[in-house]
Amino acid sequence: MADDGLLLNFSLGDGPLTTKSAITGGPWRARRRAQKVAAFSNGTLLSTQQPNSSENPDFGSRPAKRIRVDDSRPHSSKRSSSSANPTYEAPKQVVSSLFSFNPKATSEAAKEPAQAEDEPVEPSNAPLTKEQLNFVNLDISPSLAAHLTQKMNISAPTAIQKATIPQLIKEDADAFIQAETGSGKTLAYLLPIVQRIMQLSELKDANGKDLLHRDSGLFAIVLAPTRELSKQIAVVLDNLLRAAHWLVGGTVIGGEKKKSEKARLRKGLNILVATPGRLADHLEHTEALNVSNVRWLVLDEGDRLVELGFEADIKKIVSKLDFQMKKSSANPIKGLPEKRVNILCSATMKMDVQRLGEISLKDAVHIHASTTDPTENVNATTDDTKFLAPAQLKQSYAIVPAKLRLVSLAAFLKRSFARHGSVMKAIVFISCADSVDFHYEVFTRKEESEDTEQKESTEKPKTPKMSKFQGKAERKPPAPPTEVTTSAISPTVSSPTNTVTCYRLHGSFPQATRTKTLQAFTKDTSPSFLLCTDVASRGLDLPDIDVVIEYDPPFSKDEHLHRIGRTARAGRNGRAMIFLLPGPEEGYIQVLDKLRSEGAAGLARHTADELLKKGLPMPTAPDGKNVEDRATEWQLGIERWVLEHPGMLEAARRGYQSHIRAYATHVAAERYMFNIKELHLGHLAKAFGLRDKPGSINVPGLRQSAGKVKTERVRAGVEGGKRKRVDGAGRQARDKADLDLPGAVSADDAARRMRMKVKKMMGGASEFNIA
Ligand SMILES: Nc1ncnc2c1ncn2[C@@H]1O[C@H](COP(=O)(O)OP(=O)(O)OP(=O)(O)O)[C@@H](O)[C@H]1O
Repeated sequence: MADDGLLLNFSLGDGPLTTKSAITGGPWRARRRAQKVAAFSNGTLLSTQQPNSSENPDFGSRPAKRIRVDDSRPHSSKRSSSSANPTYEAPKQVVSSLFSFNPKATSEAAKEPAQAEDEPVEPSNAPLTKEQLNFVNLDISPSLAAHLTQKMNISAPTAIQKATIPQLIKEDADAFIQAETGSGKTLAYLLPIVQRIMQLSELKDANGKDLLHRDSGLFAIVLAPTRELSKQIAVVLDNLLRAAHWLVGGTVIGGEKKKSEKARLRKGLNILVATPGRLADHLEHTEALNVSNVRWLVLDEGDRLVELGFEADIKKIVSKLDFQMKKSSANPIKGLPEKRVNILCSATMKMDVQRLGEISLKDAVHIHASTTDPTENVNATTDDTKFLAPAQLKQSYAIVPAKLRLVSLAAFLKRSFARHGSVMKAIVFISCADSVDFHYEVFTRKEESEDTEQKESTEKPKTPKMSKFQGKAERKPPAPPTEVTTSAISPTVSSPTNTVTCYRLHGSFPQATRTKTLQAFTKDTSPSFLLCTDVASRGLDLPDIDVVIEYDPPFSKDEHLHRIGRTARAGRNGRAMIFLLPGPEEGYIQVLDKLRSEGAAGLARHTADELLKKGLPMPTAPDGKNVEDRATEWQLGIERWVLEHPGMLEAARRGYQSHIRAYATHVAAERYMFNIKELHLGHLAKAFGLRDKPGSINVPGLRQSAGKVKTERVRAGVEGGKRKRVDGAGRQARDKADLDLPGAVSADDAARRMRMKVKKMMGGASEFNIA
């Protein structure tokens, strides 16, 4: 319990607080310690030297507590100088020009002229036309096909559905399904399973009665790594099962009392969507869960299942299913496959996935969008089918010097949302939770000149459209400190004719907040953008995202493909833009180039100059100023605002530190492009509105200073020549930053804690019901 402000009314007298006693016995260390205790209590030590933790375990060994900032809007907080906050030393301020000493792009690729963005390109993940093929051609029953068209607005299959559905309907071989993001993998495996279970329903018993009911048995299990994904799959399944009302699907994914899950299992389910941890738990403790009839086991997002440490749970589940099936094999249900069909889905075919394949698949066929021979054996295949971006996705990169990053992002967003309807939804990926929080505050801050701006406008300002979500700052009084605000109108990005809402999402929020935020962003029909960490990069089917902005480059190229895969789904158009620093990061242009599909449009190039010219002028600047003046004016506004609000100053410093720490966790193979030694920390500080010298930025508590990042890197063996297992450790550190875990002692310890935390937060407790 916080005891701030609690006054105890004891009279202490005028003497010292401790009585001086002769310290005689014990070893010299103990005596020295006791002397220091006495001196410290009397205040003498404080004025001379701070006790050193290595010398004195009683003082300084406990790290300073991370100071929690009030989550209410910082611009509503009382204005005061940062020196009013005793936590901070007066910063050594550096007010450098935005446009001086910026490094220039060096690589030839970055100097090439920008290519046209709007060449028409054939989508690679689009449904075929009805004339080419329909679901009936793929052996889907006319009634199910009609349901798809009439109720789900899906009339023709995608390429991966075309390759998968006939295989899973006709054959009982295991399968490995590999296809790019947004290509319809969920329906590719659900449709044949539902179709085959529906066929069982045609069976009648001796009295001519339907043989199949909800309690006839559990026939299929789909495992997904997170609750969000499980719920998403369950929604698609429910929609499909409306065509067969006698079949029942359900979920066991945690987040509710086990008792209610048990009750649901007791009532009977025919298809179950589950997270591995929760299912393993029920298999052990819930008698009502009978898995002897399970004939389809799907592992969706295979690489993520392994990354999140579910391998052991999956092993347990597979052996339990094998055991139960053998036990009941004497009396199988007619029409069911004799053996269980295992299906593994993944966009990549990394070692992780192969290991999962070894646990779950036997002689599986490898199905991918270009499969012409569905009998191709996954164990024998040499085809290294690549994980590529959808062809129709228009990709670009912007080479932006560190100092200009923040103002360039603001300009790009402003430009993107300039006209109502040009862009309706965007996602901005940021490397860590603290940085998301800082940028959220920047983009939702009320700009000083907003009033003038509105008065000057000749157009009638549009009344801000409020979403139903609770977080709109203008609508409600400031939220109490415990209530996290995750959405607000963005005055920075809005224009008098187009009101834009900013959302934020990361793993440090309580699950209920994450759920509400994602739901609100999904349902918001007005222009909006989401600032988030990679928590939103996998599998989530957020409808109609127009633009994905990778403000911080991804930690691995696979993550990049998952991030940009949130747009350009199922044949729709989409754009993706990544910010890169001049210098080694330009090497990423080649990576982007290699990840483009055949036939994709060229990579478009932007520069900071161009982004600023197009995104500015800020309507606030008086005429006669050039773009540099306007950018500088905006940047100085941010810097002043940061300085004047202690809460903001802390948010900026925290964001900056966490950003650097996260930067050190790029996968080892890509670290030659994202080398922390090449970062200009002073320039980077400006992108966080900071005027402090990098060395003096040190938020007490959890987050570390830049210097410590280096130490951590050395410890992790990242420094030249001494590369150890940094991939995993790095990723764990980053996830740790995202999940806001306390500082880890060792990589192993971090890994263990991260797995526990991730399971708790994602596998067990999260629920993004975006239906
Ligand atoms: N045949 C189809 N016609 C039109 N839309 C489709 C079709 N199949 C799937 N979709 C839609 O495409 C979107 C993406 O589908 P899905 O989420 O299954 O993709 P995915 O391949 O699993 O993507 P990711 O790898 O990112 O998880 C969904 O909105 C889904 O409704």
